[in-house]
Order: sequence, then structure tokens, then C-alpha cells
Amino acid sequence: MTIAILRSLQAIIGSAIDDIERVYASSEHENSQEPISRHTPEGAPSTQPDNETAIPEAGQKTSQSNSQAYASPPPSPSMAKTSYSVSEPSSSWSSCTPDFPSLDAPYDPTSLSEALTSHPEVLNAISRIVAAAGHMTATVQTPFLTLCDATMGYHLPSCMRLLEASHVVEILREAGPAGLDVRSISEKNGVSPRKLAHILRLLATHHILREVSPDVFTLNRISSLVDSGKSFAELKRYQAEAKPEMKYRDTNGIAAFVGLCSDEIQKSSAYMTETYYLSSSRYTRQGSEPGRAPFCFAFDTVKTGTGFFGWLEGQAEPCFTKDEAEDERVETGRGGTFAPTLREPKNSKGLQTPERVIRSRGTGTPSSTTSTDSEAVSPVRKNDDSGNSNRFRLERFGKAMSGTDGWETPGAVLNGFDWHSLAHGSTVVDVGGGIGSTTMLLATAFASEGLGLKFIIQDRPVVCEMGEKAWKAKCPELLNSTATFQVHDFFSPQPVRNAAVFLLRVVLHDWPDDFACKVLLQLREAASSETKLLIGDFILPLACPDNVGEDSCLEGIDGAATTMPPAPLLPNLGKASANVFWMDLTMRVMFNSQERTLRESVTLALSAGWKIIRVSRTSGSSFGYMVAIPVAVPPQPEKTIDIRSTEGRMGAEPIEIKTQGEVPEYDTPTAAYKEKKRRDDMEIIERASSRCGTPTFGSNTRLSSMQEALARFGGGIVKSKGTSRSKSTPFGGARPVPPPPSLKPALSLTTTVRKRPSPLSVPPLHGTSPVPSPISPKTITRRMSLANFRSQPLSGSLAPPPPLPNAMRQYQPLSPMSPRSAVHPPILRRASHAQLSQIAAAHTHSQQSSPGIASPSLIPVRAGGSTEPALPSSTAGQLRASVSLGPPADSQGSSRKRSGTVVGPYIASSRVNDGSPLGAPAPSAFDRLDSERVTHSRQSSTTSRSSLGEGGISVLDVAARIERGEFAAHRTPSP
Ligand SMILES: C[S@@+](CC[C@H](N)C(=O)[O-])C[C@H]1O[C@@H](n2cnc3c(N)ncnc32)[C@H](O)[C@@H]1O
Repeated sequence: MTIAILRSLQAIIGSAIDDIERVYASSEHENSQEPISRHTPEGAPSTQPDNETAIPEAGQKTSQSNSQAYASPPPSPSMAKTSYSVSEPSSSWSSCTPDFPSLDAPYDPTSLSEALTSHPEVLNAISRIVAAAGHMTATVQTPFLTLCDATMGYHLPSCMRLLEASHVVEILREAGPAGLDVRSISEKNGVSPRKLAHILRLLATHHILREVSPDVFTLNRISSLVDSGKSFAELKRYQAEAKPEMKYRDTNGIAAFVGLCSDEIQKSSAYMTETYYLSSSRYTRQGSEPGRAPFCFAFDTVKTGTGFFGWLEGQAEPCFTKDEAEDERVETGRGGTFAPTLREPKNSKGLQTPERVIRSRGTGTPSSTTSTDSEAVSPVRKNDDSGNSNRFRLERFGKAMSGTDGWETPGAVLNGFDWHSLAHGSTVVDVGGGIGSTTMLLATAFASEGLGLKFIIQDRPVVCEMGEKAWKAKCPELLNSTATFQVHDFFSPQPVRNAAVFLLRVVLHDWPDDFACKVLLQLREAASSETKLLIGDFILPLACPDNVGEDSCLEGIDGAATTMPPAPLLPNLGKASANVFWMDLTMRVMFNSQERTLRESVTLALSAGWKIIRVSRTSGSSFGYMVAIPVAVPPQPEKTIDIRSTEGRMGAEPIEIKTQGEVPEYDTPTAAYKEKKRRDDMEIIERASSRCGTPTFGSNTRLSSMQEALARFGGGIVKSKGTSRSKSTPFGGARPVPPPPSLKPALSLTTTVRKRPSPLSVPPLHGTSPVPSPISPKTITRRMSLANFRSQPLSGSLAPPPPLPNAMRQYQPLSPMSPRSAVHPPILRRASHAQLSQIAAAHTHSQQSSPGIASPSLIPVRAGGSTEPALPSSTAGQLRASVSLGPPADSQGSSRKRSGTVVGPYIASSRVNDGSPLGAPAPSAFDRLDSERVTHSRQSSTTSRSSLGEGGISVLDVAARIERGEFAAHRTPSP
């Protein structure tokens, strides 16, 4: 049985290689005819800059290509007939058949070999190979060793961090293809050669470097991606000048991405258990406040409640009182105490030896720790000019975001919605649209088609300002005629009432359900019956077969059912879709937010009156677009807490939470609760507002410099530096904020559209993203308030908002977890045992009919969308296709549909959100947050209760009051 599975996996790999080989072979003809631009799945226009898509002249070398020295492994048998060359990537554009890129040669984005890797069939084949290889490894490897991989794999990112931080990649690039021995590397970067040898060897063992001879290492296709392109001398200078962040300027962001992931994110992830399980605070364990994410425990910011972005911005003032900071008991980390800055005194041999400068926590004074031999421990500047000791990481974060564009297929948004169905002159609102990269793609693509679409890009003031600059530089002819920027806070009422489409691209994943629901409710309130909502986000694929057809939650959703990969691969292609789970947990550990499964998105949308009716996914990507239409807004649950039950139980749990309109028994029931809740909500929103730059992995938003990064997540309601919140001044003092910027006018719908260039020529903002001039105090003011929007009617006709149920106006926080689980039937999940049984049965059948042969049916993977690769055409492929472990193709069509094929045992689950099959519907996160914090309040904090008054205003009203300057202090980021 297991051998049969291994054979099946082997056959899947074999057929996938056949597919790749066929695509590469067929490109020879095309290649000899005309230059091929970088392939974009589904015919979407490429967003690569012209200089990246340009075809080099035959024989032309790129900066990283090298013509001779990279030794190559023997060609694989399947490639034997092709001309195998790892050494001339660029010349593969010439008439010879291109080979798949070699692992041993540096990455060359301009080569045909590399371009063909994004061909849909190749992408598809790659997924199958990665999935099958991962499955095979897990099957055959000794379980304990697999456990070692899973539990000791943390060394890999640690080694990656050292590789990047100590500039080994740049040193090896300068050394050339012959590589460099560790002593020579050490002489340059100061890392002990003995240590370095082992670290680099671990990476070579994982195919990230190559050890060409003992202790001599060289770059390969993977590690060369981390190259900043700067000379080592330049990098040394930046460090000597205490400006290490300059390394990332004008790069593709991948070095910054590696640094970010292997530093802040890895350390944060290590604190997941402390936060979600060991913490004595239920508020921390089950809540979703960004200031209580694992990051905060790893970097010791939990006592101040400073989230990742606040920390990046250098904010550290306390906002929790000691009694509230129950999580003090949790051992916190010191991940943030080491400044990544080097000094270079001379050692005894006169060699330049960089030494790590260790800064004592928060003081900027030298560490008094062991100072031996040549180690000089020196203080690093406490703060930069802007007063931010985290400037390096801030800048690195901003740049890292631009290194992840490849995670979404370029142009997928064009296929994510039937844009041609819109009436001429329709308005599309890109809510939280950043600097408008997605809209730029749409506007340019449709400009020449006469659709007459008008676009409004809404974001925070400083982001709009940057967006305008970017558009003026890239496509000034579209600005204000086809697209307009509009300052808008998406937690406040949506000013555009006549929108045909609201687009929310990588916005909801930034926010826990409670907040995401508020955003959706605002759009629902502004929607007409014809308005569509287009959500672009990752869609987490289940690791088990999905019973789409049997789940009323997903009923009628076009595209919900996806084609299954060939058995025995996991339905979500296992390792091949790991990225989206990395992303999900990154959002969790850094911000307490999340990526969502389709069910979770559907449930969330329904909770705010939107029904998802269509999903489109792109081949080879977990990113999807979901189209929703307005439906009735469900009644919002009234939530109250029995405060009395918590008295005298500081830190005790659980706290009784009453939901769904239950009236509490006590007399002045919820005054204290309401006040506390308002304060807590506001604090959460305030802190979360500075999260505006939550990773845009896969996003086209390119905001990279420090100012840009600041603009993205520093321009919301910001706290005044040095003003700490206390019980008596819960919002950090009442420093007045300047008046709001005047609202940009909405589109003039009469403006004629000028002729635009072809969508294929749309250049991304990459590389030419304008670096904004230092942000003046006038630039970052504050968000537009609800009151501002009411008092400043937009030009253009704004239809009156459609009526909404009263309950909705209360903006009660929602969670899709409890109330709706009563409405929707429990999710049924299939045990993996069922899969095995099915395979076993099929295998028995197969053995009976074809003894000794076991191989899967060769079913192309199709992750939705329209790209259905052809079946393998080679003889080998046909041979493999003729025997099957799974059910015969003709019994189920050409593919295993997720829908309606589920057999075997089920495990009923009543939890929708986290996919866990265990436990009863949980109360919403807000319920828990409130209950716990009220406990604290009752026991130890009385002054804070009176600070806001007793009125029952909503959270958003409080937000409006803050924006009117009644509470919030304003801080102007320094340039
Ligand atoms: C992850 S980015 C997505 C940008 C863009 N939609 C894209 O696809 O590239 C999130 C965006 O939400 C914006 N944002 C965050 N909070 C906001 C708020 N309260 N109101 C409006 N925009 C906000 C940020 O400024 C940022 O541009």
C-alpha cells in the first residue's frame, strides 16, 4: 500500500517533469520567431517594468549571468536531449531549446528559462512536484527525523538571517562563480570562520548555497535572490555611518524580506504558545488585539501595549496600567534589544573586524557584558534624527513589502471580476487602495476599451498624497480624469454612495473579524442594490477534501468547488501551498489578524450583509478574488457581561458572557461595562490604526523608503510622543489635533478619457516609486472624521444611503464564530483516514485489475480559473495515465471534484473560524476581551471609568470625537 503510494507520487513527479519539458521544448520555436515577454497566466498584462521584460540581444549578458564557471550537475535523464547549460542564462533566448533554470546558477530574471517558469503549465507542474516530493519525504523519512526537521528547523531562518545581515551574499557575488573560502569571507565580515563554515554548510545542505570544495561556498539560484546588488564596500560604509538600512534602498526588497522574516517574525512566532496558551489572561489568549500579539511578548512590548507598527515607529509609552498588564507574568523576550549596527575597529592584526554593538535596553548605554579580546562594545546612537531607535527595522519592513509582489499573479484582478458587465461610466472605489497600484492596472487596462470606468482610490491622507505623486510620475493622463484619490477612513461612513464596485484588496486580512466586519458594514451601508463588493485576499485551502456541495455556507458560490489534484496528493497540494499558511501565521503572530478560508470569508461577509457569489483563483496562487452582493444585514447581537461574577477574581476565568439580547439581572448593569468597552474599543482602534502598513505580501503597493513606510502605518490616529496614557488620561492627553485636510473632490464624471497606452505597457511603480519629500507637519494631519464627511458633500451625485436595520447602526462588534454557527450547519470535515481508505480501496481494485502496477491518474491540477493544462502528451505520460490508483477518470469526469465526492467518516465541527473540529461555538473575541478587561477595571481601576463619561455612544462616535481633537494627541512624524 505505502509502496503503491510512493509509486503514485513518483509518477506524478514524472508526468509533471514531462509537462515542463514539453513547454520548454515548444518555446524553442516561438523563441526563434520572436521575442517572448515574460509569461503572465490567464493572459493578464504583465506588470514587469519594461526593462525587466525586455529581451536581451542574443548573447547579451545580464549583470548576474556568468558565462563559464558554474559547475553543473549531470543533466537529468529527461533533459538529456536538450542542450544543458547552467552557465548562459541570457543566451537561452537564442535558438537552442531552453532548459529549466539550474539550481547552481544565479537567478537571472531576464532569461527565457526563468520566464518560462511562470508559464501556467509549468507553474502547475511545479506545484505537483513540490507537493509530491513533500509527501514522499514525509512518507519515507524516519518519523523522528521528520520531527527534528519540524522542531529544529528554526536554525534555518537563523542561518538565513546571518547570511543576509553579514552580507555573505554580496561577498560571494563579488568573489565570482568559483566561490570563496570561509576565511576570506570572515576577513571581510568578521564572522568567525569556524562558525561561518557550519552555518553556510547547513544552508548548502538545504540547497540554498553550494559548497564547491571544502569550506568554499558560492551562490546559487536561491541565495543569489538575496543579493542587494550593492558592493560590500558600500555596505561597510553604510554600517560605519550607522545607516545599515541603506542596504535596502533601490533594491527588489528580497534581502529586506529575508531580514524581516528571520528576525522579527521568527522571534514572534516563537512566542505563540506563551501568548495563545500559557498566558494567564484569557484576554490575551483569545482576544485579537494587536497590542497582545505574540510579537508583543517576544519583543517585550506587552506591558506598554505597543503593537508591531507602534514599535517600529519608536512608540513605547505605557498605555496599560500595571494591574492591567497581567501578562507581566509571562516571560517575555528581548528580541528588540540588539541594534543591527556594526562598528569596525581594528583588531590586533590590523584587519577590519566588525563588532556588534550592543545597546542596553532602552538606555542606549553600552552593555557591561563580557568584553574580551578585540570585542569592543559600544553604544549605538540611541535614536535617529526622528527619535526612532527602530529606524533600521522600519525601513527594512517598508522595503520588504515590495519584495513579495510575486505572490499574486500579476493582473489577476482583471479576471477577478467581469469588468465588462459594468455600465458605461460606472464608479469603482478602491477602498484602502494604498497608492493605487491595483487601480492603475485596471484603469490602464480598460482605458482603451471605452468602458468609461471611473476610479476613486481611498486611503489615509498621507498615503493618498503619495499615491498622487506616484500617479503623476507614472500615468498623469489618468489622474483626475479616470482616477481620483480621496482621503477616507474606512471605519467611518463611506462617502461614495453610487459605487458600482467596492474593491477591498489585501485589506481585510489586516484586521481581526471584529474590525473587518466594521469595514464591511460601512460599505454595506453605502451600497445600492446593484453595488458589488470585490474582495481580493489569500484564500486558505483546506488540507482535506472539501464538502462544498454539502455545505449551505458555500452553496451557490460559483468557483467554490475546486478541482482536486491527483491522489494521493493532499487536496491543497500540501507543501506547494505552504506559503499561504506562512502568511496566515505571520498575520497572527505579528498582529493577531489572519488570512481566511473561503468559509471564513463567506461567514464574515454575511455578518455584514454581503453574500459572496463568486470566487476566482489563479493557477499556482492561493490568492483569490471574491465577488459579493448586498443582502440583508443580520441582526447584530447585543452583548453584555456579568461583571459581578468576576469580582474578587483577578485573573480568574472564565467570565460569564451573555449574548444575543439577554438582559442582565443586576440593576445598573452595564454602565461600567459600556464605558470600559468604549475605552477598550477605542484603544484598540487607535493602536490598530497605526497598523496601516500591515504586510502587503503579494500586494503591488510599493512604499519603501522610511518616509513611505511611516506614511503607510504612521498616519492614522497617532499618539503624542512621550505622552503616556494613564487611567486619568486614557487617550494620552487631549492635545488638540490640527484641522483635517480638505477632502479631495470626487470624480468629475464628465471628464473625457484620453488615449492610454496598452495595458501591456503598464509599468509597475517598482524602482521608480517616488520618494516623497519629508513629511511636513501639514502633510500628516489626521483622518477625516465622520463629521467632516457629513459636512462636506462630495461633488457628483451621492444617493441617499439605503436604510439599514437599526441594530446595525450600533456597530456592535461581531464575530462570525458564535451567532452564525447556529444559522449555518456545522462544517463537516473528512478525516484523513477516509482518504486512506479510499486509496486503499482503489489500490485493491487496481491491484486486482493490473497487478504490480500502481500509479495515479494523471489529472491536471486546476486551482480554479480557466487554465486547464492539457494532459501529458508524451508516451511516458500516456503510459502513466493509463493506470490509476484513484477512481477511473471516466467515472468522475476528468478530475476529482471537491464537491460531492466525499465518502467515509466525518467529524462534525461546530467551530467555523479556526477549523478546529473541537469545542463548542466560542463567544466572540470582543466578548472575551470585554469581560476580562472589565474584571480588571472593577477590581483596580476606577478612575479610568470616569474619564470618558457615561454616555452610550458608539465606538465610531468615539473615533469621531478623537478625530475632532477631543481626545487624541497628535504626533507628527519627523522626516
Ligand atoms: C495592505 S494595504 C493594501 C493596499 C492596496 N489595497 C493594495 O492592494 O495594494 C492596506 C491599506 O489600507 C490602508 N488603511 C489602513 N487603515 C485604514 C483606514 N482606517 N482607512 C483607510 N485606509 C486604511 C493602508 O494605508 C494601506 O494602504
